[in-house]
Amino acid sequence: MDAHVTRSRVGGTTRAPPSKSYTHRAILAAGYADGALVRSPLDSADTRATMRAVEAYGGSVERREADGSLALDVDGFDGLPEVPDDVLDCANSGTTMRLTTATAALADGLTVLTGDASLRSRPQGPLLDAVESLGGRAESTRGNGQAPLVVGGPVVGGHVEIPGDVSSQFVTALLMAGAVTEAGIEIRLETELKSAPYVDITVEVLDAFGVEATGTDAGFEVAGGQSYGPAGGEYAVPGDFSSMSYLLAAGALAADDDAPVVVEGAHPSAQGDSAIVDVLERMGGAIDWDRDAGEITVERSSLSGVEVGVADTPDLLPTIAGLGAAADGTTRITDCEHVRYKETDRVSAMAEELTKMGASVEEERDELLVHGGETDLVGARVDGRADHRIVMALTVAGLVAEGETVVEGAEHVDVSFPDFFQTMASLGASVTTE
Ligand SMILES: O=C(O)C1=C[C@@H](OP(=O)(O)O)[C@@H](O)[C@H](O)C1
Ligand SMILES: C=C(OP(=O)(O)O)C(=O)O
Repeated sequence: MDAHVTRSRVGGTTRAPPSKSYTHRAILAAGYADGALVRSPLDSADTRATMRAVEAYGGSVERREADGSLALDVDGFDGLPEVPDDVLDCANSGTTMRLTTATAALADGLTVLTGDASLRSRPQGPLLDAVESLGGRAESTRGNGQAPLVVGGPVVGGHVEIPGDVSSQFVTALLMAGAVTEAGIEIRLETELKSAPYVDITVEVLDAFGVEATGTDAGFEVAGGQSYGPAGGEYAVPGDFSSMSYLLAAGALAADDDAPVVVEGAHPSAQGDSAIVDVLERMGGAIDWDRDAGEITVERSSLSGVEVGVADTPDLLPTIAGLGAAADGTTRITDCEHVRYKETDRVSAMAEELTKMGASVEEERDELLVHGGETDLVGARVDGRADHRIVMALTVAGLVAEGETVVEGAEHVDVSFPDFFQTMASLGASVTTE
């Protein structure tokens, strides 16, 4: 499916979708418990993969309505996952694969985990090594550290050493599973932790489910023998700042003079991607975040290039690169090597696709420079690389390009923001899909 975007003015009030990261964790935590009600979950292709995983391990997930909103009534497997009766397809979801690979290490048998072509090209090796060091079995069928995976246990816990600069999801996976092992898991990081705020999200969700995990001088640890159980038997998911970033960028670039963009559901949490507010402010954006109300208001303004490190906010790279292409001056995005291990290599994807739109970019291994303002962006046919974040960032860039921009692979927004195009159209964007 293609998205057709032309220069637009946007404005009005909308609501951020629920957080994908929090939703994954809440569903799996409920699975590790004897159950829980997950309120306002994100219902997307990625989170449905985690729902399937919890069911494959012996739980159940029923959709229901609670106070007018979707809720998931999860029956858990109480820390004792069954061996799935079929291959576990994690589709496009790296979070599902990493987190439930550790779940498989708790089961008394073997689980086969696979995913789509993109997910089968992403790194799993350090987590496989960690499971094996705990006494479990964890193999890549092709011997290349990538899925399909064969993983088995049960492990009782122990000490593991793991790199921190490939995926923080390896740490999240081990902490969540370690809580229900006999001995717990102690993690020593061999390299600096990238995407660190995502482990903060994990610790926050575990705390809400009555499980304690802590940072140490060397990494993280979680005691064993803990029981998951949320206060009141339920957990409410906050709004997603990674998804919000596209709406805020659209407002900063293209808000109508008479109608700013207002995004609701923006309550503070452990999400590192709330840094998009600071980035827009530093670029000269007119943005106000009422934290108490959970509302962010953004007006159109002239933006200037900025230097920003994305070590902790990898998912913001596409948004920031698109903003930089429309801003005056150079935007320098640093610490971005790990952003190459996502659904696609997002550093090269944004460099190449923005170049098609007339941007001037320079790509290094660990940084991306976008020289904006030299010429206006021009509409072009661009490849969304089957990556939801590339699709959404290029769509936003198309709002200020001369002529029509056609973004290929628009259907992939279903991974994290299924209503993205409807939301953009409701704000007045000239965008259609076919
Ligand atoms: O734990 C999570 O929910 C996520 C962690 C990040 O991945 P890495 O830790 O692999 O950088 C991020 O890119 C992804 O969108 C979601
Ligand atoms: C990389 C992402 O998610 P995952 O790692 O779960 O595929 C993402 O949402 O940008």
